[in-house]
Amino acid sequence: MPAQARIIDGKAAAAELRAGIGREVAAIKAAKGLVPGLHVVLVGDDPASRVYVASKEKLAAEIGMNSVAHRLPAETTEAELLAKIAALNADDAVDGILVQLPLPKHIDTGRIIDAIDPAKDVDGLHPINAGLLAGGKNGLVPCTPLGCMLLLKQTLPSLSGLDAVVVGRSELVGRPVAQLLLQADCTVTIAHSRTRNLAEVVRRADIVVAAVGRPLMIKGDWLKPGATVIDVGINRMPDGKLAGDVDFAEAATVAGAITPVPGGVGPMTIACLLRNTLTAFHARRGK
Ligand SMILES: NC(=O)C1=CN([C@@H]2O[C@H](COP(=O)(O)OP(=O)(O)OC[C@H]3O[C@@H](n4cnc5c(N)ncnc54)[C@H](OP(=O)(O)O)[C@@H]3O)[C@@H](O)[C@H]2O)C=CC1
Ligand SMILES: Nc1nc(=O)c2c([nH]1)NC[C@@H]1CN(c3ccc(C(=O)N[C@@H](CCC(=O)O)C(=O)O)cc3)C=[N+]21
Repeated sequence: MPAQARIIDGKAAAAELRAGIGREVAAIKAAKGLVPGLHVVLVGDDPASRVYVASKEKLAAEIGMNSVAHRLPAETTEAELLAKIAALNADDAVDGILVQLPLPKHIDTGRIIDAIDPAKDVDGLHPINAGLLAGGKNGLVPCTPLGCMLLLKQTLPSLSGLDAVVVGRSELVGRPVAQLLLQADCTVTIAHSRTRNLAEVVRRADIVVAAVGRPLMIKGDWLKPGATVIDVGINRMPDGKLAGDVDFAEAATVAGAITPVPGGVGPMTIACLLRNTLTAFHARRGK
């Protein structure tokens, strides 16, 4: 029998994180009579996005947050969406604003993100927050990268000095997770579609973070034995099941620890969104 990696249980870690946030929300309510508010804006009817938004709404409500989904039609203009964001920026009861991506093609995503009050940007995508992160002075940190780091910290005794390879360089995942690994004193390599000899690069890593969007791309023999593997990829397979960017069956025989898909990074992303909403609440009106 080949060695089996330890499975990193993101579902359990996320439930624990949410329970702690729930206790804090209850304490705030009791002490101040205030309820942190998370507002998610969904434009159009992408079925995957609809599922995520419903899940965010349900989990936020479960821990006692005020959670509001703003569902706008696919024909919403950029000006209308900017007006919606301006209204949420101006509303003191709104602590967190998340605009679900991707947006319809006629809307310029950058202009929308730029319009969100950085203090309410619970996705951590505004240039102010991205810039703070790049400078090592964190504002609001993107949820998925935050979730990856929490899973790594619960898995490894120390990250300092470890070789980390991030596959993917998106603004939402790859870049910010690389910044956080650097802050944790890893030696960080960021690989992408132009990287040569990707398998060899990945084989050097003590920590692999896969954020590509290509099902089962990273094979078992690409991994250093004992490596810790964080699989961010969420890919819908023809049979309807979800698969990560890592070939889990192969990787589990080589890795020391690995996140499953589903049940790994995904649930942590939503828990970290709730955590960021609480962070934004404290910074804005928790004093
Ligand atoms: N679990 C969660 O909570 C979340 C999961 N996801 C999932 O994570 C995955 C990545 O998402 P996201 O970062 O937004 O995706 P993007 O499509 O924005 O970025 C993908 C990155 O992968 C790189 N890439 C593409 N093909 C290859 C290749 N053959 N070899 C090496 N690198 C490659 C691209 O390189 P280049 O820059 O050169 O084009 C790019 O940097 C998706 O499956 C997505 O669904 C996303 C957000 C949250
Ligand atoms: N502005 C913005 N911010 C995001 O953070 C954002 C976004 N837009 N657009 C889409 C991606 C994707 N994303 C996921 C969140 C949770 C799960 C999740 O909970 N997944 C479960 C499975 C869910 C299922 O079964 O379908 C799991 O992995 O166990 C997945 C994916 C956030 N994203």
